[in-house]
Amino acid sequence: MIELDGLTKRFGSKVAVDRLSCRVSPGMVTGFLGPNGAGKSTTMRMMLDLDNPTSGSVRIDGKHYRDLEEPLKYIGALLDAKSMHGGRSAYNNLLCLAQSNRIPESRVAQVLDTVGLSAVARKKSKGFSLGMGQRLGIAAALLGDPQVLLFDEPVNGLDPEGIHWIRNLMKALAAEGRTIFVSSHLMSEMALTADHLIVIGQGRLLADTSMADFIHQNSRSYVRLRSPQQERLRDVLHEEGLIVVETGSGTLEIDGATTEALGELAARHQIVLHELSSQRASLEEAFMQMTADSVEYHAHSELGAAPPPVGPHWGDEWNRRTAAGTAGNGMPGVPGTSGTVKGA
Ligand SMILES: Nc1ncnc2c1ncn2[C@@H]1O[C@H](COP(=O)(O)OP(=O)(O)OP(=O)(O)O)[C@@H](O)[C@H]1O
Repeated sequence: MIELDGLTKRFGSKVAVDRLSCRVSPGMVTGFLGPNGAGKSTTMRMMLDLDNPTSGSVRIDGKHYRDLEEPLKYIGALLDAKSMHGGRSAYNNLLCLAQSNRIPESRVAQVLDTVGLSAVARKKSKGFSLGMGQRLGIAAALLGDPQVLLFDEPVNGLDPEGIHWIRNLMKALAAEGRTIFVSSHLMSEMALTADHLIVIGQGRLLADTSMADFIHQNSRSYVRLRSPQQERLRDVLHEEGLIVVETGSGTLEIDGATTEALGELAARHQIVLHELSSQRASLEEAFMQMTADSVEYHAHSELGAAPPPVGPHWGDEWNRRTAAGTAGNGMPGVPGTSGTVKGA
């Protein structure tokens, strides 16, 4: 269990982490999500006593890091996979760590086996690929057989096989009852790995919620209709008591009806349809909506610009609930971003 209580870090006038309070529970993977510069790495560094909090505290199983007698046996971390000594073999890198933490040498071969590096154990780590380097970093984190593990953006730059492996490893470690805390700036990645989500933006807590609740609240499904007789179609839909959202790009979006029912309704009224499709808003879009006000660096050129909003109202339910303070667990309000909903 990790407990953050009012955790704050300032670098001069910059508030990197702002009164963050939350718990990271054992037996599950908790995703730590936020856009670039949100304060994820700084938070993790404070968890490991690599940065001093300006105020507030972090406790690992009730203790401050500096009070843990043999910290590697409580908490392991993959922060920067390149922190290994390149001139040493994988085995010797881990052996040095083991010896300085009173961990038996037999554990070195075990963790190398767990991460699939036994065959290259005697090779110098400077020749390792990015994926092998990540595996070695994870072996180091596992060395003390800790109950708490932190992974900072572990899948960055990995190939699909490596990503798949890390996801499964984190899930397996959580299934053993360990506390797994993994940062990412990709919602789609977290949706595949995490059981629980902590979202931050500009150092502040935006959401603390189970993944299932986040998906339930944000993966809105709806039907998209396009017709050359749009006015007439809208009138018919209204007569049926359906809520219609006009997107501005000549399409209508309808919640709470199936493609079959809408197709038959249009046919009964002899309305021509050019599109009748079932849609689901992506979690990535919901995450971008939630953190839109706290993104530090916005692209301004056309090439690098953020994609246009896909609809006027995805994420509104999230923002409405957060503004009302009812979503998740102890979430502060997030400014609402409402779109125009015509004809609703
Ligand atoms: N040593 C430092 N000195 C000054 N500012 C810092 C320092 N470390 C971090 N910051 C600033 O604090 C903020 C949070 O940075 P941090 O690296 O924790 O964010 P992050 O969420 O991990 O970002 P990313 O996803 O890009 O790694 C950023 O604005 C960053 O520029």
